[in-house]
Amino acid sequence: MRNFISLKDVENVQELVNEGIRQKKAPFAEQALGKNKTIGLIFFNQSLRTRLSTQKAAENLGMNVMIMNVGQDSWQLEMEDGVIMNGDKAEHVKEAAAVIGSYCNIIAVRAFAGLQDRAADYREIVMEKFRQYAGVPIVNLESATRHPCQSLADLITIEECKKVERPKVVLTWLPHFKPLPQAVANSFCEWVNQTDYEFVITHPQGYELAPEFAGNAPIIYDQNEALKGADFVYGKNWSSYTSYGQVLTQDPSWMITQEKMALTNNGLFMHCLPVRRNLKVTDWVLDNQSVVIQQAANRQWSAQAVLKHILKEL
Ligand SMILES: NCCC[C@H](NC(=O)CCC(=O)O)C(=O)O
Ligand SMILES: NC(=O)OP(=O)(O)O
Repeated sequence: MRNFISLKDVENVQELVNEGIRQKKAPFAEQALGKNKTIGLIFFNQSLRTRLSTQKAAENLGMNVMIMNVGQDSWQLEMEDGVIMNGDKAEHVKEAAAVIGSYCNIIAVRAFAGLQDRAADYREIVMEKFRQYAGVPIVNLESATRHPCQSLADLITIEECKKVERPKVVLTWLPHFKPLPQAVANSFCEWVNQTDYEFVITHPQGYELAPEFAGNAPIIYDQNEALKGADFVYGKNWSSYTSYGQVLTQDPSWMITQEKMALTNNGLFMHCLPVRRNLKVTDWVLDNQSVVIQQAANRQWSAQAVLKHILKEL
């Protein structure tokens, strides 16, 4: 594997899931693979899990790790070509990516959607500029439209927890007062659509995801109906794709509660975290019927599977 920017970079999803499960059983088995190799973790946005789990995964594989928060530790970066750089951005990504690439064997980048300009966000400008100018493999740590490291950890978690061969997985929109990106939901759809799970999406009208991500998964606008018989309830808030970046409703009746989980097949609640308790999901659900900590723990093994595949081809 050269890059891990989207699912398109992955030859075999099931093999990557299996690799993650193997890494979990023997985390230090391949320390020689990353010896004298350096990864740069470049953050345009905040993080807890992604930052720590990717560092841990790289160190387990014997790599050296450098971390930089763009705009706080470094200069702010200009992404547009041909502009007169007389504003607050002192450095162009052309130089920055090439320079970081000269210090690193792999660069991993987090850059969320701006949620102002849909066409710009869905062109994945930051990932594409790094891919173009860095000269080394790029790993996506959550971009404008995708979060593949998260989706891989989610599939590992479902494989570990499923009680039936073909579980029913429901992606449900949750209420939030802030406009959040579609990346986690998009990516989850994209990855689950590669499996043979029964997959259903539920959200209020106006929250339809981009068709290239939702695929052929049925959309059920009645959340209670969608939750019936679910083995996994994957909760996430996202802002509208069609009315781009807008919060169209904060309807609290979409929060996941004990009563809603009672509609499921003793289902497990999943969320990528961070999660706001009693806004998106109640304390009871998180404390009694969720696998959010296991999911976050599996971020180590999803990152380790990805880095191993890239290191093997350096
Ligand atoms: N990486 C996991 C999710 C990151 C981000 N969530 C957030 O920004 C939540 C912030 C808040 O709740 O204030 C998102 O939805 O894409
Ligand atoms: N799930 C996830 O990516 O968490 P962080 O935003 O804390 O990295």
